[in-house]
Amino acid sequence: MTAAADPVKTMKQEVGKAAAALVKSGTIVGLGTGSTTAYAIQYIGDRLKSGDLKDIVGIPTSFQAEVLSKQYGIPLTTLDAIDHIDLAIDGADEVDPQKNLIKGGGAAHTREKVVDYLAQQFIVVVDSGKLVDRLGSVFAVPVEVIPMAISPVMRAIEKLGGKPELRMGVKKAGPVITDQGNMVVDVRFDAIDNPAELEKTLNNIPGVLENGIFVNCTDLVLIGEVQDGQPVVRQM
Ligand SMILES: O=C[C@H](O)[C@H](O)[C@H](O)COP(=O)(O)O
Repeated sequence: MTAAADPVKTMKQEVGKAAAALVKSGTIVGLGTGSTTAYAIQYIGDRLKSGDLKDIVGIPTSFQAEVLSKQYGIPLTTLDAIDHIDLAIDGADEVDPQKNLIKGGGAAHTREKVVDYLAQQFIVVVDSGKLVDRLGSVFAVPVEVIPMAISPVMRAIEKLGGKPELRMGVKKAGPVITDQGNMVVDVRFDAIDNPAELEKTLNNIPGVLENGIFVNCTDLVLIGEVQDGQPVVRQM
């Protein structure tokens, strides 16, 4: 396959396929959210259909992941019915050199954090455009907030030096509503020097459910790149 037509799509497909190839029969798999993980879900479904993979059960991280998994024939369960997750596959909006992440571009970071942190192995799938030297360079930090606390949370974030913006729907009037019925505030910071500290500070604001900074949880990053016109997947 060449990467000529749509290089970003091709890179996403290739990393999705590479991640799906790492799933072993008889395991419990966390299924992430977003356009990159969607390819991993599709290829896991293909492997099940061909008989190459057997006896897996998925834990979806969002309504999107649940719908796609059903579409591709992946049996699902819930966290109440299992006591561990072998492997989770998920996308990211930014990845720094320490494999820390910003996630939540699809407003799914709360459930993703639960599932991804529980997994014995957490694999991140991204195209090379997601790599940054420092978190927050390109992407704002998504913060899920319960609706009645939106105003005080935004004020508290401003006091921390952040620039909060309520995420608005596309093809829907009003704010984005998460799978939990909450809202998302996207916060720009001039510089995120200590992601671990900022993750905790944001989560300590009353009314915040979870933010999209993921620290010290990634085992492997699969990066889709185009080299000499050909898509390749490298590991970090
Ligand atoms: O809330 C969404 C998730 O964190 C996604 O995994 C993240 O936004 C990356 O999505 P995509 O692969 O579509 O860029």
